[in-house]
Amino acid sequence: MTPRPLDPANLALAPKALLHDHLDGGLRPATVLELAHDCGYTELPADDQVALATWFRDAADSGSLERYLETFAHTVAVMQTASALERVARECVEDLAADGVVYAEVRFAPEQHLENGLTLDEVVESVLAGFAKGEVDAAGRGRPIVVRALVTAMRHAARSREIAELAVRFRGRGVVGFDIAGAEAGNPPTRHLDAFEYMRASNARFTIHAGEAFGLPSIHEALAYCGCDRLGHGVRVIDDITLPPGVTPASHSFDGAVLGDIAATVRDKRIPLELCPSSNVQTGAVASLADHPFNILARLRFRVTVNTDNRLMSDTCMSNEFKVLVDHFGYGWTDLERFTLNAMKSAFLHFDDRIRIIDEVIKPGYAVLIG
Ligand SMILES: O=c1[nH]cnc2c1ncn2[C@@H]1O[C@H](CO)[C@@H](O)[C@H]1O
Ligand SMILES: [Zn+2]
Repeated sequence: MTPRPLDPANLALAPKALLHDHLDGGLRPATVLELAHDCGYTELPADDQVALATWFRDAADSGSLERYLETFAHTVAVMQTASALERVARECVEDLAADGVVYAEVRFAPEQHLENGLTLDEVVESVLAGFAKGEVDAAGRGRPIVVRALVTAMRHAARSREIAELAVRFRGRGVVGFDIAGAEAGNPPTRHLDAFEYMRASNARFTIHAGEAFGLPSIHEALAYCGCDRLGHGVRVIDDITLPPGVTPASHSFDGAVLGDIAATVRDKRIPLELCPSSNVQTGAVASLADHPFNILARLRFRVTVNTDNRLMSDTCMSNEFKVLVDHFGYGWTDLERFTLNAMKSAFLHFDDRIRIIDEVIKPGYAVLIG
């Protein structure tokens, strides 16, 4: 029994579950160019695929969430029609499936796609139609995938209650939850308490971008006041952990670490952390991949999950995020399987659907790789 090598081909084969991926952060560069041409958008910063891909990555590599978010103006600009939204959604599913993702929750903010007169409902319907087509195509290619939507409200705006209602209205038709995103500083989660209370009262699930550009207070509000089911990033929870002397972010044991009340609550309640290593470096949430607290949190048995956030801006994919973690922290297949099971257990799908994917797809897939 020998494990398969941890090379890019096998990493792409490994079944992966993705909880945090933005639709408007994952377009193919060629599609951005074609859609811009079709809709007459002339502000793109480059006019060929390679230069455009490089521009997105470099511009997003800003060290600031606010500047990172400015790059979305170009993708959102070309996603203003039903056909553009459907195409982007279909291609997203194809790209994830080709990378071995077997379950994904992909999020987008409907309020950002109304410039040409679409309604909020039409935006969601278009994206769901694209996901459904993508699922059929992927299955036809022998790469079955289940994709569900999370509907996001922008945290600087004032439509979150309306967007939460939209999420609930589409429950059972492909939307499994709600989120808030955008610039974190100055827009704390409690600004949107009304939306979160509505979600809870509707027995509906939500995650909150918190603890990315802003630290512990944001995580505390998301958990204690808003009652989120998961934390989008949540990476700054590390600020509430006192590490034992002599360890590095790549150490194998953090025995003796002392958790403050917020970190302890996150761990005790098994709150899933949607960690996005490459994105966190680009926005300055962490200094470098080697310094990423992923390994500390994983070894301290937080419920860590691996995510892409924005595949276009980070020039990444799930197998690349796995590779980055393998390279820096020496993980093997059983670690990658554990992170995948963490994600699948934390999905907003119903329990029986989660168990089916775990038993029929994830466990058998890793059994082959582990050897
Ligand atoms: O890492 C992130 N943190 C906060 N907001 C983000 C991040 N990535 C994307 N968005 C924001 O979410 C919107 C809907 O998908 C995007 O347009 C972008 O503004
Ligand atoms: Zn995000």
